Amino acid sequence: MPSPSQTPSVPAAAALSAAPAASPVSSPVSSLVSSPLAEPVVEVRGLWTVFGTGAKAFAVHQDLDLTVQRGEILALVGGSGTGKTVLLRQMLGLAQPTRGSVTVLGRPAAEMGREGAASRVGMLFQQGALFSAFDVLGNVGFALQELGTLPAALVRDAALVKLQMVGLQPAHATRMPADLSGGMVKRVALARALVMDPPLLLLDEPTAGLDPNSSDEFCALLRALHQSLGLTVVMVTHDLDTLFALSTRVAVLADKKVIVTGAPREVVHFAHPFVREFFGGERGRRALLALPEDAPATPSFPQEA
Ligand SMILES: Nc1ncnc2c1ncn2[C@@H]1O[C@H](COP(=O)(O)OP(=O)(O)OP(=O)(O)O)[C@@H](O)[C@H]1O
Repeated sequence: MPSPSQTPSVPAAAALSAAPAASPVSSPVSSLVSSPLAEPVVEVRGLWTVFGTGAKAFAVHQDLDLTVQRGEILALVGGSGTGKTVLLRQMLGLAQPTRGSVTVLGRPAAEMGREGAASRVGMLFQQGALFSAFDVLGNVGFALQELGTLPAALVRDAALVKLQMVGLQPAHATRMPADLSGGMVKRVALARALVMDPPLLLLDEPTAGLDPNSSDEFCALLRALHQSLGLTVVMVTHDLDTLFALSTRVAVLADKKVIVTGAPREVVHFAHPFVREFFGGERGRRALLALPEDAPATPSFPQEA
């Protein structure tokens, strides 16, 4: 039984059939889009995602638009079941849009194939999702190993470089996932996501399950890698400290679409019940106070049809 937030205002199948046959390429929501330097890495246009069939069909996304520009750290926030993880999976090419398009670096994400995906998009899954039967090095080098074109020694060296990049020692290489702390699992999973040097990194709840110190350390690592590797990052998070520590822009998912995007300190003032609830508590106010004064402050709202 879907929760109220998943229940479409009209039956999903009927709504979908009433949608324009060719998804219109409406103006992206991004506030950076007018800049001549802006370069879209992810473009989501007229996205519909419908699960189930017949009377049980329900829409998670209805005509959703989103643009992520090169170099951004975009935080995707929304209530439970609003389709944030599904959207990340669509950017990774693991899930297909029902209608509309999700393109990454100009190509439909669903057509990237496994190797193409790994070299274009790295994904840090919520619980790390390490292969329990492989040691740390086996996990980090997995995508390179799968290519089947590189000598084992080269795969090993590349994996060791990535381990060092995330602050782990060569001595950790032979440990099994079950013997790692939560913070180390995240670091290994991050090294694995970056092993093919993808320009786009997707993070699903990157600091979930970490204690405050480990969470701060992991945020600092992500910030440093974002800068040194020139990454574009899309991050789903419920954690306000992580959101304010990392994001350069926030996109809010509600009512089955992106209702607002903009700088964190501006989006918090957007008039919508979810935004009020999410940012309005004591933690939200505290995290906001910790924001540097020069944090960007230009919100952008979806354009009227
Ligand atoms: N393969 C699938 N088949 C059917 N329903 C699915 C499938 N994948 C996701 N859903 C449904 O789509 C909705 C959105 O799921 P999703 O995991 O993206 O939500 P979310 O916004 O990430 O939620 P949370 O914040 O709780 O993690 C949920 O109702 C989920 O049950």
